[in-house]
Amino acid sequence: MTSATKKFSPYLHFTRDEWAALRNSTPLTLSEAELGKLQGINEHVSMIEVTQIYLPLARLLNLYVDEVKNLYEATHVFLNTSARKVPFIIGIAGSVAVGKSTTARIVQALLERSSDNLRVDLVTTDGFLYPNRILLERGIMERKGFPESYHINALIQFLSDVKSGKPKVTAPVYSHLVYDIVPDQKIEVCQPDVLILEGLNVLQSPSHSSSKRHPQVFVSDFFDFSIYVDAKEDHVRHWYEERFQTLRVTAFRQPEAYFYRYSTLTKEEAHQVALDIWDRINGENLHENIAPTRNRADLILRKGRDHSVQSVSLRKL
Ligand SMILES: Nc1ncnc2c1ncn2[C@@H]1O[C@H](COP(=O)(O)OP(=O)(O)O)[C@@H](O)[C@H]1O
Ligand SMILES: CC(C)(COP(=O)(O)O)[C@@H](O)C(=O)NCCC(=O)O
Repeated sequence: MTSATKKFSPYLHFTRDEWAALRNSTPLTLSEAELGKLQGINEHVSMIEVTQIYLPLARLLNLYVDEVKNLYEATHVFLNTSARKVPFIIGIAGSVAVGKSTTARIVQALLERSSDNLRVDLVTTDGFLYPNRILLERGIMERKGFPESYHINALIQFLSDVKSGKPKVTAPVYSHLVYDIVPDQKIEVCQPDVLILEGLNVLQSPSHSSSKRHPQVFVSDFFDFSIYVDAKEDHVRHWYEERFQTLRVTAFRQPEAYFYRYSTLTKEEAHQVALDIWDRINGENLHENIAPTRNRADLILRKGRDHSVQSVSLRKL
């Protein structure tokens, strides 16, 4: 990045080492039990990564949670009204297979262990995909993850209910195993301190979307903080294939799996199928709808080939 580009960038840029140093000002340590819990999230996540990248991030988020709460209370003092408990909402965006859900679960675990003992709920936007029946009816079964595949008004209603301090709000549930919405199953969100909403398209606005069906309110309007998980497409495509190969010999073998037929593929056949799905669906969605939203995020984590974060950008206030 040239010095002129840096000067006018809306972001502060940190190398990995500069970012890691930001936690030095506040000593943060993890107990053995907490380390165990984090390893349970994803056995491949290294503890060096948690310490150097995610602990500074959790510290930043803790500070923001406190400040937003103070601001909210100040508004109620001004209005002479009583404040309801309203969750701080964090949006996590990025490509399929870039590591959104791993990032979300690490952030959740670290915030929960913070000195404030925060209660942190996690919701993924796949619950707001239309059921396969509707996707089939509309001829968009091959467009899962594209803007038109989501019941966006239901998602906005959900966020609006959460942000208005409703005591109990529910979200629908998607199963990757059956590749469809699970009827009658719901996640309950009961006024947590923090809600993390993770999904491909959470930062989309009309100018970023290929869809012509736009609501007037955007998902990101409800965020107090947003994170975009970024990596070169070559890496993400490779991670997508790696995950597909793992699923081929694990989850896809279950008879109820929608993709049971993939469990009988050879490794080489699976390689071709995964890359074909990537190129036709997830790669196209990344180019058209997801990558263009990157610069709307408050924080961008850039990951290298081995999943380690190489640099971080934080939006200047
Ligand atoms: N920080 C990380 N360290 C090691 N592996 C990771 C990390 N984040 C994600 N992965 C791996 O990359 C793949 C995609 O991650 P996942 O969190 O499921 O992505 P997404 O939710 O964006 O689809 C998974 O196989 C996961 O185990
Ligand atoms: C379910 C998804 C659309 C992700 O949804 P999200 O949680 O980001 O809203 C995606 O993982 C997916 O299944 N895409 C369809 C193509 C594929 O099978 O990879």
